Amino acid sequence: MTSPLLSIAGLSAVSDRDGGALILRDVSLTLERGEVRGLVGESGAGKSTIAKALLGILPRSVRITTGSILFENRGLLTLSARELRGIMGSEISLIPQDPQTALNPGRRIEAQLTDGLRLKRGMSSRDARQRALKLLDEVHIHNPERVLRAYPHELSGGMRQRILIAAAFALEPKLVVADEPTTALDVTVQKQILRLIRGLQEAHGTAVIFVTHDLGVVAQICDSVTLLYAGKVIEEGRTSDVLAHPQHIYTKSLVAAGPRYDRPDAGLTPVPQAVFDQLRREIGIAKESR
Ligand SMILES: Nc1ncnc2c1ncn2[C@@H]1O[C@H](COP(=O)(O)OP(=O)(O)OP(=O)(O)O)[C@@H](O)[C@H]1O
Repeated sequence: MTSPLLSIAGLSAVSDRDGGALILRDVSLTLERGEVRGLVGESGAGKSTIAKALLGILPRSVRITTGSILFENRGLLTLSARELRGIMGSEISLIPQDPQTALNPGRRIEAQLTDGLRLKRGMSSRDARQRALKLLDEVHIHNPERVLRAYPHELSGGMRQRILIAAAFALEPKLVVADEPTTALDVTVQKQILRLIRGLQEAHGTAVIFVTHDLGVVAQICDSVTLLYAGKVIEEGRTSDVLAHPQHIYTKSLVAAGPRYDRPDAGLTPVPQAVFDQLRREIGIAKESR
Protein backbone atom coordinates (compact mmCIF):
# COMPACT_ATOMS: atom_id res chain seq x y z
CA MET A 1 0.00 0.00 0.00
CA THR A 2 1.35 3.46 -0.85
CA SER A 3 1.64 5.96 1.97
CA PRO A 4 -0.71 8.95 2.05
CA LEU A 5 0.46 12.28 0.66
CA LEU A 6 -0.05 13.93 4.02
CA SER A 7 -0.36 12.48 7.46
CA ILE A 8 -0.97 14.58 10.54
CA ALA A 9 -0.66 12.53 13.71
CA GLY A 10 -1.49 13.48 17.29
CA LEU A 11 -0.92 17.19 16.73
CA SER A 12 -1.38 19.38 19.80
CA ALA A 13 -0.57 23.06 20.13
CA VAL A 14 -0.82 25.82 22.71
CA SER A 15 -1.22 29.55 22.22
CA ASP A 16 1.05 31.78 24.24
CA ARG A 17 -1.19 34.67 23.23
CA ASP A 18 -4.13 33.02 24.96
CA GLY A 19 -2.26 32.29 28.17
CA GLY A 20 -1.01 28.86 27.11
CA ALA A 21 -4.47 27.60 26.12
CA LEU A 22 -4.62 24.37 24.15
CA ILE A 23 -5.66 25.27 20.59
CA LEU A 24 -5.08 21.89 18.89
CA ARG A 25 -5.93 18.69 20.75
CA ASP A 26 -4.43 15.51 19.41
CA VAL A 27 -5.46 16.19 15.80
CA SER A 28 -4.89 13.41 13.29
CA LEU A 29 -5.83 13.29 9.64
CA THR A 30 -4.56 11.80 6.42
CA LEU A 31 -4.86 13.00 2.87
CA GLU A 32 -4.41 10.85 -0.21
CA ARG A 33 -3.01 12.18 -3.48
CA GLY A 34 -5.69 14.06 -5.38
CA GLU A 35 -8.11 14.11 -2.43
CA VAL A 36 -10.04 17.26 -1.47
CA ARG A 37 -10.55 17.45 2.28
CA GLY A 38 -12.59 20.12 4.02
CA LEU A 39 -11.32 21.39 7.34
CA VAL A 40 -14.46 22.78 8.86
CA GLY A 41 -15.40 24.44 12.12
CA GLU A 42 -16.49 27.69 13.66
CA SER A 43 -14.17 30.59 14.43
CA GLY A 44 -11.41 29.50 16.80
CA ALA A 45 -11.78 25.78 15.97
CA GLY A 46 -8.15 25.63 14.85
CA LYS A 47 -8.55 25.41 11.08
CA SER A 48 -6.12 28.22 10.30
CA THR A 49 -3.62 26.93 12.83
CA ILE A 50 -3.51 23.58 11.02
CA ALA A 51 -3.27 25.34 7.64
CA LYS A 52 -0.41 27.53 8.89
CA ALA A 53 1.41 24.50 10.29
CA LEU A 54 1.15 22.87 6.84
CA LEU A 55 2.54 25.98 5.18
CA GLY A 56 5.36 26.43 7.71
CA ILE A 57 4.06 29.85 8.77
CA LEU A 58 2.95 29.28 12.38
CA PRO A 59 3.30 32.45 14.42
CA ARG A 60 5.86 32.41 17.24
CA SER A 61 3.03 32.67 19.74
CA VAL A 62 1.79 29.19 18.75
CA ARG A 63 3.78 26.21 19.99
CA ILE A 64 3.34 22.65 18.79
CA THR A 65 3.62 20.46 21.88
CA THR A 66 3.23 16.98 20.39
CA GLY A 67 2.60 15.28 17.10
CA SER A 68 3.93 15.21 13.57
CA ILE A 69 3.09 16.31 10.05
CA LEU A 70 4.45 14.00 7.39
CA PHE A 71 4.34 15.24 3.80
CA GLU A 72 5.54 12.48 1.50
CA ASN A 73 7.23 11.03 4.54
CA ARG A 74 9.14 14.24 5.31
CA GLY A 75 8.46 15.69 8.77
CA LEU A 76 7.43 19.27 8.07
CA LEU A 77 7.83 20.30 11.70
CA THR A 78 11.45 19.23 11.82
CA LEU A 79 12.75 20.48 8.48
CA SER A 80 15.17 23.41 8.32
CA ALA A 81 13.95 26.81 7.11
CA ARG A 82 15.86 26.21 3.87
CA GLU A 83 14.24 22.82 3.27
CA LEU A 84 10.81 24.32 4.00
CA ARG A 85 11.41 27.11 1.48
CA GLY A 86 12.11 24.44 -1.12
CA ILE A 87 8.72 22.84 -0.49
CA MET A 88 6.49 25.88 0.04
CA GLY A 89 5.08 27.40 -3.13
CA SER A 90 6.55 24.53 -5.07
CA GLU A 91 5.07 21.35 -3.60
CA ILE A 92 2.60 22.94 -1.20
CA SER A 93 0.91 26.20 -2.10
CA LEU A 94 -1.77 28.50 -0.75
CA ILE A 95 -4.91 30.04 -2.13
CA PRO A 96 -5.34 32.89 0.33
CA GLN A 97 -8.55 34.18 1.80
CA ASP A 98 -8.51 37.78 0.68
CA PRO A 99 -7.86 38.56 -2.98
CA GLN A 100 -7.71 42.29 -2.16
CA THR A 101 -4.55 42.07 -0.11
CA ALA A 102 -2.79 38.94 -1.35
CA LEU A 103 -1.46 40.44 -4.57
CA ASN A 104 1.29 43.05 -4.55
CA PRO A 105 -0.44 46.31 -5.61
CA GLY A 106 2.74 47.73 -7.15
CA ARG A 107 3.53 44.91 -9.58
CA ARG A 108 1.89 43.83 -12.80
CA ILE A 109 0.13 40.44 -12.85
CA GLU A 110 2.75 39.07 -15.26
CA ALA A 111 5.57 39.59 -12.76
CA GLN A 112 3.54 38.03 -9.95
CA LEU A 113 2.57 34.97 -11.99
CA THR A 114 5.98 34.34 -13.50
CA ASP A 115 8.29 34.88 -10.49
CA GLY A 116 7.92 31.32 -9.21
CA LEU A 117 8.20 29.79 -12.68
CA ARG A 118 11.46 31.61 -13.33
CA LEU A 119 13.01 31.38 -9.88
CA LYS A 120 11.83 27.93 -8.76
CA ARG A 121 11.45 26.18 -12.11
CA GLY A 122 14.28 27.95 -13.95
CA MET A 123 12.07 28.95 -16.89
CA SER A 124 13.10 31.72 -19.26
CA SER A 125 10.96 34.89 -19.11
CA ARG A 126 9.44 33.94 -22.44
CA ASP A 127 8.49 30.40 -21.41
CA ALA A 128 7.19 31.64 -18.07
CA ARG A 129 5.00 34.18 -19.89
CA GLN A 130 3.59 31.45 -22.16
CA ARG A 131 2.87 29.30 -19.14
CA ALA A 132 1.20 32.26 -17.38
CA LEU A 133 -1.04 32.82 -20.42
CA LYS A 134 -2.02 29.16 -20.35
CA LEU A 135 -2.75 29.34 -16.63
CA LEU A 136 -5.00 32.37 -17.11
CA ASP A 137 -6.82 30.45 -19.79
CA GLU A 138 -7.25 27.53 -17.38
CA VAL A 139 -8.93 29.84 -14.85
CA HIS A 140 -11.19 31.10 -17.66
CA ILE A 141 -9.79 34.60 -17.93
CA HIS A 142 -10.58 36.16 -21.29
CA ASN A 143 -8.06 38.46 -22.85
CA PRO A 144 -5.14 37.11 -20.80
CA GLU A 145 -2.63 39.38 -22.61
CA ARG A 146 -4.37 42.43 -21.20
CA VAL A 147 -4.62 40.89 -17.73
CA LEU A 148 -0.89 40.11 -17.65
CA ARG A 149 -0.18 43.82 -18.22
CA ALA A 150 -2.67 44.92 -15.55
CA TYR A 151 -2.05 45.97 -11.96
CA PRO A 152 -4.25 44.30 -9.31
CA HIS A 153 -6.39 47.43 -8.70
CA GLU A 154 -7.50 47.36 -12.33
CA LEU A 155 -9.19 43.98 -11.82
CA SER A 156 -12.34 42.88 -9.98
CA GLY A 157 -12.22 40.79 -6.78
CA GLY A 158 -13.36 37.68 -8.68
CA MET A 159 -10.62 38.20 -11.30
CA ARG A 160 -7.98 38.64 -8.62
CA GLN A 161 -9.12 35.44 -6.93
CA ARG A 162 -8.83 33.59 -10.27
CA ILE A 163 -5.30 34.89 -10.62
CA LEU A 164 -4.41 33.72 -7.12
CA ILE A 165 -5.81 30.31 -7.98
CA ALA A 166 -3.74 30.24 -11.17
CA ALA A 167 -0.69 31.21 -9.08
CA ALA A 168 -1.38 28.44 -6.55
CA PHE A 169 -1.45 25.80 -9.31
CA ALA A 170 1.36 27.35 -11.38
CA LEU A 171 4.18 25.15 -10.13
CA GLU A 172 2.10 21.95 -10.19
CA PRO A 173 2.13 21.51 -6.40
CA LYS A 174 1.02 18.23 -4.86
CA LEU A 175 -1.01 19.99 -2.19
CA VAL A 176 -2.95 23.25 -2.31
CA VAL A 177 -4.18 24.75 0.94
CA ALA A 178 -7.27 26.87 0.25
CA ASP A 179 -7.93 29.19 3.19
CA GLU A 180 -11.60 30.22 2.98
CA PRO A 181 -10.94 31.43 -0.58
CA THR A 182 -14.53 32.40 -1.27
CA THR A 183 -15.44 34.21 1.95
CA ALA A 184 -14.79 37.69 0.53
CA LEU A 185 -16.78 37.05 -2.67
CA ASP A 186 -20.48 37.28 -3.41
CA VAL A 187 -22.50 34.07 -3.70
CA THR A 188 -22.59 33.66 -7.50
CA VAL A 189 -18.86 34.32 -7.81
CA GLN A 190 -18.26 31.91 -4.90
CA LYS A 191 -19.92 29.09 -6.81
CA GLN A 192 -17.85 29.74 -9.94
CA ILE A 193 -14.65 29.87 -7.93
CA LEU A 194 -15.43 26.59 -6.16
CA ARG A 195 -16.11 24.92 -9.48
CA LEU A 196 -12.89 26.32 -10.83
CA ILE A 197 -10.79 25.00 -7.94
CA ARG A 198 -12.42 21.59 -8.25
CA GLY A 199 -11.83 21.56 -12.02
CA LEU A 200 -8.16 22.48 -11.66
CA GLN A 201 -7.46 19.98 -8.90
CA GLU A 202 -9.08 17.23 -10.95
CA ALA A 203 -7.18 18.18 -14.10
CA HIS A 204 -3.84 18.29 -12.25
CA GLY A 205 -4.49 15.51 -9.72
CA THR A 206 -3.72 17.94 -6.89
CA ALA A 207 -4.77 17.29 -3.30
CA VAL A 208 -6.53 20.17 -1.56
CA ILE A 209 -7.08 21.07 2.08
CA PHE A 210 -10.07 23.36 1.99
CA VAL A 211 -10.51 25.51 5.10
CA THR A 212 -14.07 26.71 5.60
CA HIS A 213 -16.75 27.31 8.20
CA ASP A 214 -19.45 26.42 5.68
CA LEU A 215 -20.72 22.83 5.36
CA GLY A 216 -22.46 23.86 2.14
CA VAL A 217 -19.07 24.58 0.60
CA VAL A 218 -17.85 21.20 1.85
CA ALA A 219 -20.85 19.51 0.20
CA GLN A 220 -20.02 21.20 -3.06
CA ILE A 221 -16.31 20.51 -3.39
CA CYS A 222 -14.86 18.17 -0.77
CA ASP A 223 -14.43 14.38 -1.03
CA SER A 224 -13.88 14.13 2.70
CA VAL A 225 -14.29 16.31 5.73
CA THR A 226 -12.76 16.82 9.17
CA LEU A 227 -14.96 18.74 11.60
CA LEU A 228 -13.18 20.54 14.42
CA TYR A 229 -14.36 22.20 17.59
CA ALA A 230 -12.00 23.93 20.02
CA GLY A 231 -9.01 22.28 18.35
CA LYS A 232 -10.43 18.75 18.54
CA VAL A 233 -11.57 16.50 15.71
CA ILE A 234 -15.25 15.86 16.36
CA GLU A 235 -16.07 13.85 13.26
CA GLU A 236 -14.45 12.90 10.00
CA GLY A 237 -15.14 10.78 6.95
CA ARG A 238 -16.35 10.84 3.37
CA THR A 239 -18.41 13.99 2.83
CA SER A 240 -21.40 12.09 1.52
CA ASP A 241 -21.40 9.78 4.59
CA VAL A 242 -20.90 12.56 7.13
CA LEU A 243 -23.62 14.76 5.65
CA ALA A 244 -26.10 11.93 5.13
CA HIS A 245 -25.39 10.11 8.39
CA PRO A 246 -23.72 12.44 10.89
CA GLN A 247 -22.69 10.55 14.03
CA HIS A 248 -21.95 13.25 16.56
CA ILE A 249 -24.74 15.46 17.90
CA TYR A 250 -22.72 18.58 16.99
CA THR A 251 -22.44 17.44 13.36
CA LYS A 252 -26.13 16.55 13.36
CA SER A 253 -27.06 20.05 14.54
CA LEU A 254 -24.74 21.71 12.03
CA VAL A 255 -26.21 19.67 9.18
CA ALA A 256 -29.69 20.58 10.39
CA ALA A 257 -28.74 24.23 10.84
CA GLY A 258 -27.64 24.97 7.27
CA PRO A 259 -27.61 27.35 5.53
CA ARG A 260 -27.39 25.13 2.49
CA TYR A 261 -25.12 26.55 -0.14
CA ASP A 262 -27.53 25.62 -2.91
CA ARG A 263 -30.41 27.22 -0.96
CA PRO A 264 -28.99 30.51 0.30
CA ASP A 265 -32.48 31.68 1.28
CA ALA A 266 -32.86 28.77 3.73
CA GLY A 267 -33.18 29.88 7.32
CA LEU A 268 -30.46 29.23 9.87
CA THR A 269 -31.38 27.12 12.86
CA PRO A 270 -28.90 27.80 15.64
CA VAL A 271 -27.00 24.93 17.21
CA PRO A 272 -28.64 24.43 20.64
CA GLN A 273 -26.67 25.51 23.72
CA ALA A 274 -27.02 21.96 25.12
CA VAL A 275 -24.89 20.69 22.22
CA PHE A 276 -22.06 23.08 23.09
CA ASP A 277 -22.37 22.07 26.76
CA GLN A 278 -21.99 18.42 25.74
CA LEU A 279 -19.02 19.23 23.49
CA ARG A 280 -17.28 21.08 26.31
CA ARG A 281 -17.85 18.21 28.70
CA GLU A 282 -16.46 15.74 26.19
CA ILE A 283 -13.42 17.84 25.42
CA GLY A 284 -12.97 18.76 29.07
CA ILE A 285 -12.99 22.53 28.73
CA ALA A 286 -14.49 25.05 31.13
CA LYS A 287 -17.76 26.72 30.28
CA GLU A 288 -16.26 30.23 30.05
CA SER A 289 -13.75 29.28 27.41
CA ARG A 290 -16.12 29.36 24.50
N1 LIG B 1 -1.16 34.46 16.06
C1 LIG B 1 -1.66 33.71 17.04
N2 LIG B 1 -0.96 33.51 18.16
C2 LIG B 1 -1.46 32.77 19.17
N3 LIG B 1 -2.66 32.20 19.16
C3 LIG B 1 -3.43 32.35 18.08
C4 LIG B 1 -2.96 33.11 16.95
N4 LIG B 1 -3.93 33.09 16.01
C5 LIG B 1 -4.95 32.37 16.52
N5 LIG B 1 -4.65 31.92 17.76
C6 LIG B 1 -5.52 31.13 18.64
O1 LIG B 1 -5.64 29.82 18.11
C7 LIG B 1 -6.95 29.32 18.30
C8 LIG B 1 -7.46 28.75 17.01
O2 LIG B 1 -7.53 29.80 16.05
P1 LIG B 1 -7.58 29.54 14.50
O3 LIG B 1 -7.36 30.88 13.86
O4 LIG B 1 -6.71 28.42 14.12
O5 LIG B 1 -9.10 29.11 14.32
P2 LIG B 1 -9.96 29.06 13.01
O6 LIG B 1 -10.78 27.84 13.13
O7 LIG B 1 -9.09 29.18 11.84
O8 LIG B 1 -10.85 30.35 13.16
P3 LIG B 1 -11.21 31.47 12.07
O9 LIG B 1 -12.27 30.86 11.21
O10 LIG B 1 -11.73 32.61 12.92
O11 LIG B 1 -9.95 31.82 11.34
C9 LIG B 1 -7.78 30.47 18.84
O12 LIG B 1 -7.97 30.25 20.22
C10 LIG B 1 -6.92 31.69 18.64
O13 LIG B 1 -7.09 32.61 19.69
